[in-house]
Amino acid sequence: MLIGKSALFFHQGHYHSRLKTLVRASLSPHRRLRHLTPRIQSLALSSLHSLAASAASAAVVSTFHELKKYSFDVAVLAVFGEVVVDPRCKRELSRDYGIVEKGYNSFPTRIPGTAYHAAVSARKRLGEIVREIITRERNNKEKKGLLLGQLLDFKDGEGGTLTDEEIADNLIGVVFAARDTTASVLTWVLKFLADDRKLLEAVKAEQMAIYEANEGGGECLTWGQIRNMPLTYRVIMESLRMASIISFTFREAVADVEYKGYLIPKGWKVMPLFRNIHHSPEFFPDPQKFDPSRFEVPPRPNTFMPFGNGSHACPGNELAKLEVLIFLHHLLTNFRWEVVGKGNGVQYSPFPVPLEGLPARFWREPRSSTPLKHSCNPF
Ligand code: HEM
Repeated sequence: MLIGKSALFFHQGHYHSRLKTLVRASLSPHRRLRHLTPRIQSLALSSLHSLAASAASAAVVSTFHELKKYSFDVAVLAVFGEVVVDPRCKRELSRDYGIVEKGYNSFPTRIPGTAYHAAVSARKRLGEIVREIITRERNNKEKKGLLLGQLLDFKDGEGGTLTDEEIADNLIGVVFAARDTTASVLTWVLKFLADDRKLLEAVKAEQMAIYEANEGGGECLTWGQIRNMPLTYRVIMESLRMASIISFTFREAVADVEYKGYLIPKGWKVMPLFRNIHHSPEFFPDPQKFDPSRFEVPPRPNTFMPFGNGSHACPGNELAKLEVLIFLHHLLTNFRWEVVGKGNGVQYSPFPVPLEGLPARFWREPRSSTPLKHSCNPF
């Protein structure tokens, strides 16, 4: 009801694989994402500017709440493209996503005044906004390779196309899958870095070397630089393991399976618990310790699955890592943050995030007197 019954998550077989091919193609790193990096950098910078602006008046913000705005903007950019969603439309989409999200884990009753009832109405409005965009873009020849364009242009072997409802459910679903997940991981990265000053300094040194090579931030990050941040990348991997934000998934045995002497009969539901695998001392010694160096060697196959595995594995994993790397570069080279309070405890909303979304203050590094660029074009 709240995502849309035609969204690919809920399907298998032919329909799922057709859609998955389109979603994957629209998010492929070399063909698509590298062209989005200048815009993602601009979004990271403007998000940091607004965060730091609030710190100027000593405001404490919920890190998760603020980062959700960034991950939402990036998702809208990757799915719809830049020109398609004007600022007013984006504000409406963001507001309605927020309401859907609140009702997503609430008791499903249609009684007016409940979170679920509000979420159903917000989902209806989201559908109307997205269908308007679809109608407008159908005849636009400049659709490029973004997901919206891919879905609109889709034709199967017999010339069949996707209905507006199928397109809308998938667009809405992909943005939904992208927003809180990425913001949650980024929030954990900031927490783990704040907890370990030595590591923070080492990651900062890696980013400062790139910053200096780019003439003190005068040049924008290049694709090659983003793909070569080994320590920062390992910190992200270790944060994904520690937080295991998608801690499990659902599957169904499609045939009788025998596993370690147990029979899982066909049709039984199976819940692989990613977090238990990620926290098993057999695969990750001293699993409660935050130690990015464990990723200096690749983990054993099927022991590290923050983005799932198999036919339903996450098609957005490269985008998620890219936007986190870009954000961290600009944060570490031009800004500082300070966690307010102990920063301990976990809250499920429904993904695990540090308690109260990690209250923190952000401010601009005093040494950076030059105005920061708001736009980037490294090509
Ligand atoms: C750090 C951020 C992210 C994490 C940890 C994450 C994790 C996951 C996981 C574990 C699954 C598989 C669920 C299952 O097997 O049942 C999944 C599926 C999915 N994710 Fe992500 N994801 C992230 C970001 C994104 C982004 C940025 C996008 C899109 C732009 C995205 C789009 C999707 C979609 C469409 C699926 C469904 C795939 C299918 O059913 O075939 N995700 N994600």
